[in-house]
Amino acid sequence: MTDGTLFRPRRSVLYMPASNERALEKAKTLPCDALILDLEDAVAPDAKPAARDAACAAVGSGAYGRRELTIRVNGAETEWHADDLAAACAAGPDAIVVPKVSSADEVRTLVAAMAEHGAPESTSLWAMVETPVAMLHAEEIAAASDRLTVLVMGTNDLAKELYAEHVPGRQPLLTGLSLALLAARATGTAIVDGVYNDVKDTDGFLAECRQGRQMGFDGKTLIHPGQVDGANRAFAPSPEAVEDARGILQAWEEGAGSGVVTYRGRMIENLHVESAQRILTMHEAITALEADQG
Ligand SMILES: CC(C)(COP(=O)(O)OP(=O)(O)OC[C@H]1O[C@@H](n2cnc3c(N)ncnc32)[C@H](O)[C@@H]1OP(=O)(O)O)[C@@H](O)C(=O)NCCC(=O)NCCSC(=O)C[C@H](O)C(=O)O
Ligand SMILES: [Mg+2]
Repeated sequence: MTDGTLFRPRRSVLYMPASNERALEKAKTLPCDALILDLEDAVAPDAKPAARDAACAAVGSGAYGRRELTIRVNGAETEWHADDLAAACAAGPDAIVVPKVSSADEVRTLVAAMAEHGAPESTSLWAMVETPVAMLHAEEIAAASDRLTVLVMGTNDLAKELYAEHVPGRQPLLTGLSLALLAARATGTAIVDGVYNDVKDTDGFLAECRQGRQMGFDGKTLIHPGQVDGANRAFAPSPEAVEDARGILQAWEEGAGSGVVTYRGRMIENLHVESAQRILTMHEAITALEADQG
């Protein structure tokens, strides 16, 4: 038996401008695993103070049920950052998302500021990695603090900084995506993929979800409610994968003591058993989360 409570699904992580009242309301009913209440790119400069208040009120409302609730503050180089961070720490969301983190020192500074502002221990730091410098320092960023629990890919900013084009298959971004993934897995940090900008292009979106899942991402950041179901399906183990995992564990138990068994004609060693256990842990955590649709 595996323990699904140790695994937090982050298949679908939906951004919304914290200035958008309808979106804040709608999010209470959406089956996404996590929400990012945005104060950064999606909010116009003159709307930022009101968006900050709305995000903090949303966190305090307790109206978002099982969804992991986070606030994305403006970047450290901006005039809004200090006020955003202080307000977010006081509100105590599940995490504070910080854009354009490019070094381990920045992570340590943010963690110290969170402690100074009295952020509850339950509030983690999610670092957005979205610059060439961040890709080249991804491992030290991810390892800089235990409070940093998730790396968030910022593929729009990364493409902009690289002078790259958005193309199907994302070939120009693959080196950066892979470096960030290596850093996440090497340090035991979760990692979610970047957004797909064309909210009307379902086929393109689903193809990018499949690519992200195949590469190893835990989930995808989203910008529209219409993207939630596709991401939830893509980043969950399929029924076939769950059945296969159960079969592998059973074959392993039946062959107790031998270092290698076969299942459906395939060689099964300890490493396959660990992967099967991981799939079942994910499946149980998702089942538990979906049973609690609040
Ligand atoms: C992209 C949008 C501007 C489209 O908005 P709209 O035209 O209003 O969409 P719809 O009419 O289809 O909306 C239908 C209903 O759904 C609600 N809605 C829309 N989007 C969201 C959302 N993100 N979360 C929750 N609810 C949402 C609408 O209010 C409608 O509700 P109702 O009328 O009651 O039925 C819009 O989707 C949007 O603003 N998306 C989020 C944009 C955003 O947050 N961008 C910043 C994050 S992405 C980023 O920064 C990337 C990163 O940094 C990088 O570098 O890559
Ligand atoms: Mg960005």
